[in-house]
Amino acid sequence: MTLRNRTLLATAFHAPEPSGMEVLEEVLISIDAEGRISDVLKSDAPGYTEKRTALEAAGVLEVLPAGSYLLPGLVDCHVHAPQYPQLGDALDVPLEVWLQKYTFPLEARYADLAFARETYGMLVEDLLANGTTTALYFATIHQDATRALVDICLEKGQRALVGKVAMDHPENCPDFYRDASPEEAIAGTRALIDYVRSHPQNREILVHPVITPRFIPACTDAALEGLGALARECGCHVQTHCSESDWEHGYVLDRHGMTDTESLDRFGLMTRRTMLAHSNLLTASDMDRIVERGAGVAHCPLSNGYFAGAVFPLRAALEKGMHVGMGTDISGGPSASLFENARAAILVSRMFETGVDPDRAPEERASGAARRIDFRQAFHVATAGGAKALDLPVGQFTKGYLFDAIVVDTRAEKGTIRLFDDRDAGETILQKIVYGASRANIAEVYVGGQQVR
Ligand SMILES: O=c1[nH]c(=O)c2nc[nH]c2[nH]1
Repeated sequence: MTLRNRTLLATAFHAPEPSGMEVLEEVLISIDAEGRISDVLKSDAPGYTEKRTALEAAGVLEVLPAGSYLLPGLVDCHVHAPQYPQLGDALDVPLEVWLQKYTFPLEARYADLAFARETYGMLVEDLLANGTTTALYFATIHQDATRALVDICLEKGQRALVGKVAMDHPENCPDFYRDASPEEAIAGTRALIDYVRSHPQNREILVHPVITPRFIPACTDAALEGLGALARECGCHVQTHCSESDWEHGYVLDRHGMTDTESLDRFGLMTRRTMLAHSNLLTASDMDRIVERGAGVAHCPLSNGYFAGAVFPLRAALEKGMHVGMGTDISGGPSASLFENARAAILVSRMFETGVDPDRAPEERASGAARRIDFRQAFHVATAGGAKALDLPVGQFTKGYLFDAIVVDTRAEKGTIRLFDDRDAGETILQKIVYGASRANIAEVYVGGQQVR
């Protein structure tokens, strides 16, 4: 089913700005032949009734059923695709142990292309089923398996940004899973960029290549320098981990004598198209630098609970005008659902504000600052915020944007939302969706106006 060259009548929600949530009651959204939104006509706009009647008469109006609502597709700004087999496992050790003991051995298995195809196929299907229409993926160091992930996203119709992981540091990466040299890390990245950009099935540019230094500890300075030069040359997206835990943050301070943000910047890796995962331990000047460069942060609240030992100051970041998206961080985070991460983002922000230690008096326990966000900001970050951070025209129902959307069926029998007609309307419905939606509620998924589920 396609919505290209058609108009949809729906009650929709979107949040183009952190404080700008909108309910679009019975809105008419027209989609052009390329999958872009060509018109958004609100029900109180002049000409609305005439247009609706004419479209109905011409038989080109698609109408969402009662109890179903239209939301922008979710944008996952941080996914480790190869870690899907370990989702919900192995979270009882700190990051540095988790990487060496569980994660690098698992990622090394993607030398096996058949294994890669099977797990990547399952992951992309599951993310689409959870409403994720755009995903920013770390793959592995392997060329063939990473290409397979690109092919699978194109086949299944998911908007994706895919990076071959660069990791060449002999002290911090095991012999069995490492780029053999900085030259190999850079050449492999360049080869993946060429593959994505010349892919015959990628004419609509559904998939973008990403320069992906895993994180500073895993990369030599030569690799970071070469990847920075490549970013300048090709204008691609960049993704990496930034100031994510005390161990990682301390390691970079020791090795480079500066923070991750400062170090990435001097290598040319802090661009308008850079996505920094986690970023929990930023200084005030790191935050200013990220905003100045126009880079983005992928907030991963579930994963941070296991590895960070600190809470990303989301509200402060949004108030500074930083671009922030939401990330599941599969499998540092144990859920493939961005709705679950949105709920975690709200919860941790509340705990950050109030403090958590019951042995302290409330006034000693509290952080003393406004830290909380609510469902509106969480919804923004999981949709338009992530899209803006990635510099992609998706995440909102605005003329000129690509129509990436999900239909949430609040009446799904096996779903986890219950609405009551005599009390639930407008914003309350969105609040119940953010707090309650699960895979069973996601009835349809569209990318570029094409139904992909
Ligand atoms: O959550 C994380 N997952 C990873 O795979 C990783 N690698 C470096 N740092 C990381 N953090």
